[in-house]
Amino acid sequence: MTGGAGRPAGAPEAAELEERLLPLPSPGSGDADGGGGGGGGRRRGKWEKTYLDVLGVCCSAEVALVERLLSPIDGVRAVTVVVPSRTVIVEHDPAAVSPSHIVKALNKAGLEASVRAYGSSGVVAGRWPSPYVLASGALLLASFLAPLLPPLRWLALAAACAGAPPMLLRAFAAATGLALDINVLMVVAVAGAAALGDYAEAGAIVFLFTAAEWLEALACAKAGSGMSSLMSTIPPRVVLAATGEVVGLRDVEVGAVVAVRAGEVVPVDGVVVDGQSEVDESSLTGESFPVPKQPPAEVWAGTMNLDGYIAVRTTALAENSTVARMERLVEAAQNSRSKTQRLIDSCSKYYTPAVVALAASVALVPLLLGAQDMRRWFQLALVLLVSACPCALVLSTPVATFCALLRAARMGVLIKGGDILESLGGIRVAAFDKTGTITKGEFSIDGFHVVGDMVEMSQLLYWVSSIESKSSHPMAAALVEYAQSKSIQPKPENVTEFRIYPGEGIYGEIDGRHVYIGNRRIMARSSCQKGSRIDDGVNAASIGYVVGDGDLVGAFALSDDCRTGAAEAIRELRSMGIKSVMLTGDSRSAAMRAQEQLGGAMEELHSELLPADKVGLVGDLKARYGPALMVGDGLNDAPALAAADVGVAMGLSGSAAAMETSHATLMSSDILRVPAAVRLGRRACRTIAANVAASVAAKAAVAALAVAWRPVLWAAVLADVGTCLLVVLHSMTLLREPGTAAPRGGGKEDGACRATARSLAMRSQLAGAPNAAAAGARAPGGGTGGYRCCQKPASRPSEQAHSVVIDIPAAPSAGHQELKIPRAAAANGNAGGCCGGGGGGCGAASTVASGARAPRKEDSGRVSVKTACCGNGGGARDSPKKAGQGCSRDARCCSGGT
Ligand SMILES: Nc1ncnc2c1ncn2[C@@H]1O[C@H](COP(=O)(O)OP(=O)(O)OP(=O)(O)O)[C@@H](O)[C@H]1O
Ligand SMILES: [Zn+2]
Repeated sequence: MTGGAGRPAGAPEAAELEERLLPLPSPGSGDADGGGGGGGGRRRGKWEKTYLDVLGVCCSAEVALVERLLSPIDGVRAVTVVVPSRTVIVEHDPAAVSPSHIVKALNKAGLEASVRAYGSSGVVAGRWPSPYVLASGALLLASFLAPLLPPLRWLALAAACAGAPPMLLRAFAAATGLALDINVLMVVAVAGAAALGDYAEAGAIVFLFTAAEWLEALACAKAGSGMSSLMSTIPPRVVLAATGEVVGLRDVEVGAVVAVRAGEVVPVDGVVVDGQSEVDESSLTGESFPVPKQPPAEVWAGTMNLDGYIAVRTTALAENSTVARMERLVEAAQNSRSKTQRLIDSCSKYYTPAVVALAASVALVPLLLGAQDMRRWFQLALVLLVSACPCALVLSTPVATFCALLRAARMGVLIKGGDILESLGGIRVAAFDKTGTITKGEFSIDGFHVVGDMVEMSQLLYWVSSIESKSSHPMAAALVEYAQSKSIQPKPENVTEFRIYPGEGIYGEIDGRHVYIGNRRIMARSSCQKGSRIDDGVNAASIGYVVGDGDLVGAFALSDDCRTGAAEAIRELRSMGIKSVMLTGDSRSAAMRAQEQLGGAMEELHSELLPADKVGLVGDLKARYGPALMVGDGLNDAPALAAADVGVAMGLSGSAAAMETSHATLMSSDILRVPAAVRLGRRACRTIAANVAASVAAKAAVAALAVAWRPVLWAAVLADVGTCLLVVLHSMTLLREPGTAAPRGGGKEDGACRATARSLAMRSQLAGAPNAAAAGARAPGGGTGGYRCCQKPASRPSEQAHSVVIDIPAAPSAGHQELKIPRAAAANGNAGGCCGGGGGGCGAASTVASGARAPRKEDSGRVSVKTACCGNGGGARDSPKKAGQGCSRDARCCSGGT
């Protein structure tokens, strides 16, 4: 549906488009701050993008026309036509050609173009039909009185003439370029009908065609309005906090502090440095609850400051803000063509000429043979001609894709194109990274110990915190905070050398000492041979080691909790027949612990993986089950994300690289969007299939009617424009939430509980300090207490009297570990897992303890746990006695099953 200027009609692919679109600014005719003039001294050179609403773009036939009209103009570099939203994006040199010049060029061909105003929301189709449609309709209606007053039949011809001008203009423009588009076909049909004396038919064709076009434009406008609403709300000017000076958005440098008052849209990505407020982030995350913000919370351009003053220090240029990147990706996605679409487009290229040739022979061959009933043959030829437009078929895919992508973006899932959407619909297995995806990535320190007597605790903490300050791993933040809570200040400036070993840990040189921090693998790397055992009174999951100058000098234990909704997301996937698998770089025991919190929902666990192992396993999953989805958060997941059929990157604050390289991005940390996206993908595939079937059936029906009874021209036109309209309207049902899937057997309360839990989780996550949940910050009854619903009880496991043995191995384990969970343990987890999170109340702690030691390797094959925690009423339901232990209460809350 798109093409670059001077390119053959075959469109550029998504990647190329993206690249073309990337270095460019926001929508709206070029400049918000400079009026589109000269372009002197602009950072981005002379090229600018102008967005045009072009009502005359009906189907892909007009794409070529638009390109032919614009590409010869001097100063136009690229033309992109987004058919579903009737948008034309022109990249041009404003000094050489102005937007109004471009509009004129399009309007000469009757395409009804206008420049989209900065801040408007896409195609503005008139609420009322154009005068042409009205006049044509009125005249046609009057002509129906012809049986009473025969001269009135001429009014039908007048109706055809009255409605024809826009159609004629476009047909002329197309014909001069030797293109056969719908306008040309309709004009020939109208002329033919008039020549045969079928004035009523001629009038009906014109009226039906123009009226349907108007209706379609209305529908498209509704669909398209969501797309540009993302970016266009960002104000073109901002106020500098220090001076009160008003400057253009694009002149705001990184590090500048801008003032955002209540009711204003945050103009830039940045960090709150002053004030506090609640911010509505629904435009980005799809979560429609206000998020409290105070220093040093992150805020994003395009979100709405609801009720207070905040000063924001910019962390990215306006054109690199998350929302700008997101917009470019959405735009590129809409232009990328899916496999189905490419197939349809290439078929339709032959369809039109073939049918026109057939129509010509139906008219000419009988004429040459001197057939009797020539009128009937001519009528048949005209019916064929009208049917030669594959309009509905061509629209069947892109409009559905467009609506589905839009729906996804609104719920906070950025999907990069129709192909990805179709792949999502076919997913059979989902692989999840653990840290930061299944879990929150907010570690708390359960124990920190000096090993041996070579260093003191304060020195160990100083080493660890200073080196970890340079790492962005979630564990690093927790360790730094822990040291600070013990009054040790990290001094990253003393770290002279720093290295990251993916999947292992980090290395740093500090005060002349060589220090390695990480898991068991890092010990091998540091050639530390020492093995010992440490008893610890905690329910630890991840164990870390510190090696200084070749000696093991410290060990620590950290734990991390599952995200709200993680268990439910996995159960939802299972209910759709999709298997879930955990792929983690973390230890076996950490994987086990997460599995227990999930109530044994994962079918397979793979731990201690290096990034390359994850890639291999994704390939393996694909081979075993079929199309695979991979959900991950960080940079080290990027190869696995790329290897999956659909790679989903987590999180708004996730790395820009992950967002740009993944196939889809979750803009919020709500993991329930994963099954929602898969469901949307499936719905989109069904919608497309239905659209294709309907448009093919309509053509077949008309042909059958013509052959079996008689050629009815208006019926053919109605079938053509009617199915076009039908396809558009049907596709638009994708914009709605499907029958808002009620929680299984649960009813409203569960849904409400879940929603509150999720929103509270999000709040604390987005609002609080980056590592609010880490050491010490977990005030009972505070932020975390609020969403206890599917989470662990507020009391720390360390307060319980279960003992865990930390194994300090003599040698690192080779290769990755596939956990074979004993069924007993899995079942045990069901009783307590999700709601208890290892809390003693549900009797899961003992499982954790054994898990942490080293799960017994039993004969069970790959784990496939049938009953899920608070899910299908597993443990909680069939043991009412547990209610007294505070387990099933929580369980009922998040289940829906009890
Ligand atoms: N900065 C660090 N400090 C301490 N240990 C680290 C650090 N970075 C990595 N490690 C160790 O290496 C292991 C693997 O890290 P990696 O980033 O591959 O996976 P992960 O983030 O723990 O888990 P997942 O793969 O589920 O995201 C961690 O579990 C941790 O033990
Ligand atoms: Zn058409």
